[in-house]
Amino acid sequence: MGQDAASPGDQHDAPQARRQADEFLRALVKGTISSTGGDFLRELVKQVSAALGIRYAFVGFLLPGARIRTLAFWNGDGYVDPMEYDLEGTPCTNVIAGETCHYAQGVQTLFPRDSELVTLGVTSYLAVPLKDPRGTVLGHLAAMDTKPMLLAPEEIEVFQLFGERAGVEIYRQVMERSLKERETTLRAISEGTAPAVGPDFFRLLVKNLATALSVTYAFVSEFCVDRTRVRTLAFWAGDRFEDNFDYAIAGTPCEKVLAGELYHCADGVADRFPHHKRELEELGVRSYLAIPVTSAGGGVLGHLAVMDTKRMEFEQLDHSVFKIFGARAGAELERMHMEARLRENEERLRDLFEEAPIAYVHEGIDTRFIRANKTAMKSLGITPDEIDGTYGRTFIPDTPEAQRRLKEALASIGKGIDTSGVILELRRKDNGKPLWIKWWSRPDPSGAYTRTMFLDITEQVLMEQEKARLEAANLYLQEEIKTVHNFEEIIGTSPAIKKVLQAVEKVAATDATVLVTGETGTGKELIARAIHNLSTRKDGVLVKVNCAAIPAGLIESELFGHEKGAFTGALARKVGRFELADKATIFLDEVGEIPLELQTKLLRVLQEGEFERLGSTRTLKVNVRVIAATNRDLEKEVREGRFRSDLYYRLNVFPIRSPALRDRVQDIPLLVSYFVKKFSTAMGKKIESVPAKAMESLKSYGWPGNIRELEHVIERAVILSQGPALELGDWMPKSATASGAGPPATLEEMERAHIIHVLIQTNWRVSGEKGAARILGLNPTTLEARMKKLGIQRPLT
Ligand SMILES: Nc1ncnc2c1ncn2[C@@H]1O[C@H](COP(=O)(O)OP(=O)(O)OP(=O)(O)O)[C@@H](O)[C@H]1O
Repeated sequence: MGQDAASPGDQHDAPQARRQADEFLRALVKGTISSTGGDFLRELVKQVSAALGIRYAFVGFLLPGARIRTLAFWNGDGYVDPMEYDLEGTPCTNVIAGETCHYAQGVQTLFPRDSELVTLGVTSYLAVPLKDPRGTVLGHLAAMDTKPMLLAPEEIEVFQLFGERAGVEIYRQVMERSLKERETTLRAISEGTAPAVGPDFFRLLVKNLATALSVTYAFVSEFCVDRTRVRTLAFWAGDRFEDNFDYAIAGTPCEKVLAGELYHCADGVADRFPHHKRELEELGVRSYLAIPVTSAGGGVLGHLAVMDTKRMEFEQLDHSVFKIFGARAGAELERMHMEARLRENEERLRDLFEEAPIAYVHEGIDTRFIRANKTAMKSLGITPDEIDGTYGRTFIPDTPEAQRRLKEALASIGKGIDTSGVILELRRKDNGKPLWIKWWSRPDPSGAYTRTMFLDITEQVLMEQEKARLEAANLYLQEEIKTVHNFEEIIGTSPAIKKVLQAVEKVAATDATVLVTGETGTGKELIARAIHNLSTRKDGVLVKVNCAAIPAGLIESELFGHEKGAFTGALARKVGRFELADKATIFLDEVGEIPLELQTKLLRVLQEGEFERLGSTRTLKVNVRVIAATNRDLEKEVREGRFRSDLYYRLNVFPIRSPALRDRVQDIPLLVSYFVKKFSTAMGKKIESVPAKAMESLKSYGWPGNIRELEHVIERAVILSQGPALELGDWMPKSATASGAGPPATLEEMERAHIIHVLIQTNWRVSGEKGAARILGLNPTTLEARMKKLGIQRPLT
């Protein structure tokens, strides 16, 4: 009980007081029973005035800033409009502090600063605080009179009772209003921010929050990486957005919030944070309220804050609104982070996909390309524009082997099997060049496409093929080495051979096809080798094919090679002679023997340098110089339809005729001594001379087998010779008549050949019944004279 300026204690008549109090109570109950809310308060003040017989009664409501607003005011005649006043200096101050105050009289003296008391002519005062259920003072119920107010304690108790009742009523009204306000605020903010995401959401959030809560500043922040700073996501400054900025949180009001607590400072915030006083004052900030913005897991991500240039009561800004929007901001921030991470991941994946050194392709089930990375495009020879509309299967060439592999591979995808490193042969799109890949493919879990990955192993395969080619070349050379070769020079000084040598020199440097014709054993191969050795290809192999020596059915595979399984008996891939001779020279001996059906293929190699292996459709390209040789009359062959004319003309670009030995008799001595030396050295014999007679018979012989025959004759002679002089032995009879390989050049030659032929038949007997002279119809002396003239001598045996 407050000060009682005039305690009625001594005159207290208890039964009388009780009665009066009962009456007072009854009057109040009766007067207010049917009213609630604002009406209740109005009725109450009226009834208080009437029942106590006093002039004034009112209900005051405590406002922020220690002010009171009257909610109902009775002045004895009627109600006064609501008004506000400062508590300070008034008798209400102590009531608001929680006490019941009764000043029976002299109240103006007690509260001299309260001029209103004077204006109203108030002498006495009675008031009780009005409290909410938690005991917080919401306002007061006061009674004032212009005369002393003598009341018994019982009457004051009744007054207090109604004070409690009024407190409940006010509390209910306050709650109702704040609920309504909260709802409006919530709706305003949530409606204002609903359609937005990302940075727009934060901008709308702070703007709407500031508007709904009637504060100047609102902002939302997130931690910078090191968590000692935050960066604003949106900052509303009363009438505009400020650019986002970051700041160190140490020593700021935000520090507490970012540690995870709600922080509220109703006033004087600048003084509490001396390090930031200036900035806060510059903004005119007096009050501050903020909550942490948290993730779903509870981690602090940043904060949501409002600041005002006036005092900001806690109740005014129902912090549950704040919490809701803090949570919403947290969710949005997390969503943004997630989105950023996803984007980053996607970018990283895309980069990985795009830049990976391994080729990646996504294909539809029908092999239509969906995506392909750079490596894939490079290997396949396609550009980014070509991805769409390209089908994977079109890269596979139409060879049985490649198609079989593809079929197997595709079947495995259909079954959902992860193919592991199938090797496929493809063709590049841009230049049709072969491409070998090691291929992995698996269906995407969605089943909509397959994810294919491949390694370009073309280089490896080409290297392996080259290795195989080189191995084959080696093998060939080893075989060649086994067969004795004449790498010797071409012996001869005759005009005929000189002509040949000139031609060889002339044509060697070019890549022209050369056709060497001539009888057997005239040195056609030697000419071919000479051309090769003088050419720029001399470091490569001269690959020889004797077309007459290979069964017709095998010539194709021998020349062009064959694929695995191309025909029965061919187990592995065979590298053909043309491949072996790539960048070098091929010598097609006895080219006239090539079957007609193969001549077309040969013509194509000559013209384009292209061919296919037997059993393959893949075109191989080679750079081969062709030297062909024949002892046949190819023109005749063409005429008789056994040789294609186009091939003949193509081969006959540069013909060289290898002269028959009998057409260069003057070379015989040179050749003889060359062979004598060669064989005697080889046999460890010392043969120093060739008797003139022997030489004469060699010179007079027709040499149907040409130099090869001469070589054999000399070899045999060297074997037979006992002493230092070459002994020819008995060689003529068998071959003297065999000079029909080509027509003798002169009559003299023919005469000599014929005489020798007959002499061999008569075993060199000239005269007599069985003598040669008789057969020839000549006188023996005439014959002897002719023989001497023609240099015919009986060979030594
Ligand atoms: N001018 C020459 N000088 C030295 N030796 C030669 C000469 N011409 C050919 N020979 C030798 O004669 C032999 C036969 O020569 P080659 O094999 O070149 O003849 P060819 O015309 O190719 O025979 P064919 O038509 O039977 O294949 C070889 O041992 C070769 O060394």
